[in-house]
Amino acid sequence: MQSDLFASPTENLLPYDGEVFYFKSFLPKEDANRYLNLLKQEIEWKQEPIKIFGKEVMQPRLTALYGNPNKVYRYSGIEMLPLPWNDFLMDIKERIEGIAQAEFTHVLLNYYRDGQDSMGWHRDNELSLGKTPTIASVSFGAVREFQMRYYQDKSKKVKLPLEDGSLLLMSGLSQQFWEHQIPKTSKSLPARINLTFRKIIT
Ligand SMILES: O=C(O)CCC(=O)C(=O)O
Ligand SMILES: [Fe+2]
Repeated sequence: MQSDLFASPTENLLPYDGEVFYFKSFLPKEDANRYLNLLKQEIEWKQEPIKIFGKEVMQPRLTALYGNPNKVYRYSGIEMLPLPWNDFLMDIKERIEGIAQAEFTHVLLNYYRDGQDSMGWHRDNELSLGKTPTIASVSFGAVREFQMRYYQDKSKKVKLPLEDGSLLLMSGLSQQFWEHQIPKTSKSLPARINLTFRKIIT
């Protein structure tokens, strides 16, 4: 992992079975603010239903998918066809590909309108991402706690706040062995937007 160019040199946050690196100040504040406004205004946000144990429920957040055309992405029982890349998403993607030393085909966007919006425990282990996907997660706006727990012993946890303009890189075995979530909070918080860049290989 190349980290010498960045303000916060990074160490693996996972004790075993996977890699997670955190770059607290990945984007300068002005850039992060500019992107947050563009994301709020230019993205086609939707609230989509998902299937949980065969039952359709609304996701507690807004979502969107952008990426290379003509590839359906299956995610939590729903199929999404990506919208085409726009200029600023392409911009962010290229900034991340440099540091991640990886290439991405899609970005999944999540809009947490306030502290009540959330994402439950899951792994990003769809077959279409391969066995050891590199997933790059950039955060904008409100700071929310990101929690990870070991799949086979859910008492083993790693937590960290994801800050405005930060980058979290998950790679190696992390999606096989660790789940993650963004829990609800009763704190009154403004909006947070998170982008996870992925590479669909099949
Ligand atoms: O909002 C976040 O930080 C997490 C998003 C996430 O886990 C996902 O999109 O799969
Ligand atoms: Fe995820």
